[in-house]
Amino acid sequence: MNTTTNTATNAATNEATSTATNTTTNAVTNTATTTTPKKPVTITTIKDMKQKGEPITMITAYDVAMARNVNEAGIDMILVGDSLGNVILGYQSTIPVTMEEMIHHTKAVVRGNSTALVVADMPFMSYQASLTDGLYNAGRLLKETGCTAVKLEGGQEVCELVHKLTTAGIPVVAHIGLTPQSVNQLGGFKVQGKEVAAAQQLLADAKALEAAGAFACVLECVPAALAKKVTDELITMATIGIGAGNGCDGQVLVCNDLLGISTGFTPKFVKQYANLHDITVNAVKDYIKDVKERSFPAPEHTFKIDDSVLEKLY
Ligand SMILES: Nc1nc(=O)c2c([nH]1)NC[C@@H]1CN(c3ccc(C(=O)N[C@@H](CCC(=O)O)C(=O)O)cc3)CN21
Ligand SMILES: CC(C)C(=O)C(=O)O
Ligand SMILES: [Mg+2]
Repeated sequence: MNTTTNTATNAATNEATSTATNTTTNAVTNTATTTTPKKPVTITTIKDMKQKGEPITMITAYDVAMARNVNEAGIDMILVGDSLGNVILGYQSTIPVTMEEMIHHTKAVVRGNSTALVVADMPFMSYQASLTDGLYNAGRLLKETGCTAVKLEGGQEVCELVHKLTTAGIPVVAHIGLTPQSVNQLGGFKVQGKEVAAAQQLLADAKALEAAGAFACVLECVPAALAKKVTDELITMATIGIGAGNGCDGQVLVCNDLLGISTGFTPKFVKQYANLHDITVNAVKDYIKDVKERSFPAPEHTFKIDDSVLEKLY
């Protein structure tokens, strides 16, 4: 059993503190070693990390359990990505994701968070139609969920909004390169910035977003050398790569991809650090077997009643 000391105000209370000894075959115990609790990460922390050249770590999470786990591991930033549409809700793309869905999941993540900086994706069409929409919806994300920053896709075309948000007090993470909300316009999930004009546009977009006030920027699916060039040209805005090589200031991955929770999504940039799919299927198979064999529940999972009470019953 882990003895995490969690001092932050919204620290997760651990529900799983049962001390019952579990002697059933195949039962598992928690062996993960907890890193020393960190200071809460702010946007100043992220800016300092860029200046010091200290790699910034970001991962997605969509619920309280994953938020607690990634905090325990010592992550710097959590992204409540609109990839929740794909990996949690079963949509074919991020396009159908709504503000209500983003708020619902971001609230859960914030409840499980202790020290990471929580960023919520602005879903498709929550900011594209007008500046007013963008300001109103970003405000909703901060006010209703308690997240610290919002992320939105786009380059120069979103800079006016980025400026308005940051001056209104809403920290912004930008997102350029492959922008999944524009998959229909892009004609598929393809590496971006491979031609001279597109590479120049990417660099210009990054500089404009930095000038507009974004404190970080996701670079998705761009050649490593271009991502490195963009990173080196920026002064304050940290680059967070996904499929953008190791020259970025930080990295982000979708938690389900990294943990191997679902099968079938295998772009080149994913490194699978665990196979929770196989672990889950095997665990559930063991459970089914135990129930069929009546070996679960065992005596230690079972409540007792005094014989005297039973006698009176008969
Ligand atoms: N589970 C999951 N992980 C993600 O990283 C992710 C989502 N979902 N949903 C939203 C977007 C969509 N993303 C995607 C989806 C597909 C590719 C893809 O097929 N990439 C090809 C590029 C091929 C090429 O142009 O050379 C690859 O092989 O990596 C990349 C990013 C990233 N995001
Ligand atoms: C892949 C990351 C950067 C993202 O935008 C998401 O998870 O929605
Ligand atoms: Mg996203």
